[in-house]
Amino acid sequence: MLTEDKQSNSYTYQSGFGNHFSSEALDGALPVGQNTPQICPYGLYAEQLSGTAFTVGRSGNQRTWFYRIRPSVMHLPFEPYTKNSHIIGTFDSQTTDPTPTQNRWMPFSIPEDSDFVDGLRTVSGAGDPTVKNGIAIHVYTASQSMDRRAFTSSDGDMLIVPQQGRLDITTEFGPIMVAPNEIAVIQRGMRFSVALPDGPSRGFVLEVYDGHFELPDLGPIGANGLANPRDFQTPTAQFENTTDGWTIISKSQGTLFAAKQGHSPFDVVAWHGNYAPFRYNLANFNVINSVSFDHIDPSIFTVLTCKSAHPGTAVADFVIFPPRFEVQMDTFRPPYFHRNCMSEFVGLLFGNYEAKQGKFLPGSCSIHSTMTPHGPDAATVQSATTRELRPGRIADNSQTFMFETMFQLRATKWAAKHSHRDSDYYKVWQDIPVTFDPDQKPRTNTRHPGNEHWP
Ligand SMILES: O=C(O)Cc1cc(O)ccc1O
Ligand SMILES: [Fe+2]
Repeated sequence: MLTEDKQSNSYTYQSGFGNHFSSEALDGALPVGQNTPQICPYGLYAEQLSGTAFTVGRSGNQRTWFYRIRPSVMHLPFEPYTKNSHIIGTFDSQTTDPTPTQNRWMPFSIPEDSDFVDGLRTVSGAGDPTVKNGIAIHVYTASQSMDRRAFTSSDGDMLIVPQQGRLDITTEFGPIMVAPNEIAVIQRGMRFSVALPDGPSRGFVLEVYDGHFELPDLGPIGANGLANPRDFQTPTAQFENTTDGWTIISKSQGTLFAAKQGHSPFDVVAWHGNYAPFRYNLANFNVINSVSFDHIDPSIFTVLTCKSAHPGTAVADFVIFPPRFEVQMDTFRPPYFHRNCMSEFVGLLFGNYEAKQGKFLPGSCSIHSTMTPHGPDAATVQSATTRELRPGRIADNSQTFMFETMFQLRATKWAAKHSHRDSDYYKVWQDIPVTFDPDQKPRTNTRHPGNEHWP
């Protein structure tokens, strides 16, 4: 008989992306050679968590077997949870204010009395989780640890990007710690509880209603580079055997529900499988870029992608703009002006973003929805067109991220009406000078000195 036991978390991880992991907090807790013996070791219960349909082909099939003290089904019925009305699931004219204008926000303030669940606010998204089509983008603003409360989303996988404060996340698979410049992915249906050792914390969450995050293909880059699989870390089993009162808060079909139960949901003594949460340190990203000329599309900075059914077109890409050398000659080096058939949600974690010189502070975010024109602000254009180009560092002590999606992003009504929305954002482009001069002599191509006949 196991005794009542609540441990404090100790953090150990298994390395690799998408592996078939196995982990035991007690020796021999995993059944040998089968998943569902008549009686499991230590009198545990076997419970499967399926992240893909049973019938998905072997290469894409994801599931985990838990060996737990009580099956998850031992809870009272779910009731509506009304303490947070700012989580949006379906993005329609009732819930959002669509606009083709550029949108950005100063950092959202952090209330004093909220934990991760009550401080979650949906900023943007598209689609509907009931038909598994779309994404949601949330900001969490929390100052309290979750107290015997666990959260789970039946609507999608959550990629968590801390911007301020470390998160100590207890999951059914074991504890995961993430700080700014690290990310965690917690997939559909997994239960987790967030403690805040640093106090007030803020960050962004990308929730995908279909598919799972995977590493992008590397093509001609070869077998190595970008985010390397060995740098992803999945927790190891750690359990609590308690009979205290817990609340499970479930986001299901875009709506919050709460259910009480008389035990900790983190009572998994052992598990094995390939449907498991993970963390990744963005400092491990191996940056690949042009070493000759021109600004390369930011897809070279893709950390993780969630593919759609259209080859090469993502439900969502998680992209970063990491510290690196910039060496491209005769090149307008900042992000170029453009209009994109994909939508872009950009957030600054710390430092400065290379496309904006003013007012885009750590914690700020922007939405440039499908085909919305955007690019470097006037001050950035001025310096990029006049500076002498030498090899140098860029984005040192900075980290910017982008959620890029095939969906047309729209701001929620909460975000659109928020006092931190920068209604003057459009002004950052109004002073871009017109330098057109039809009488100007075409410049010699400095990349091909002596070859003036070259284009
Ligand atoms: O618009 C943005 O800020 C993101 C971005 C960066 C870049 O280097 C090229 C294209 C792009 O959309
Ligand atoms: Fe862009």
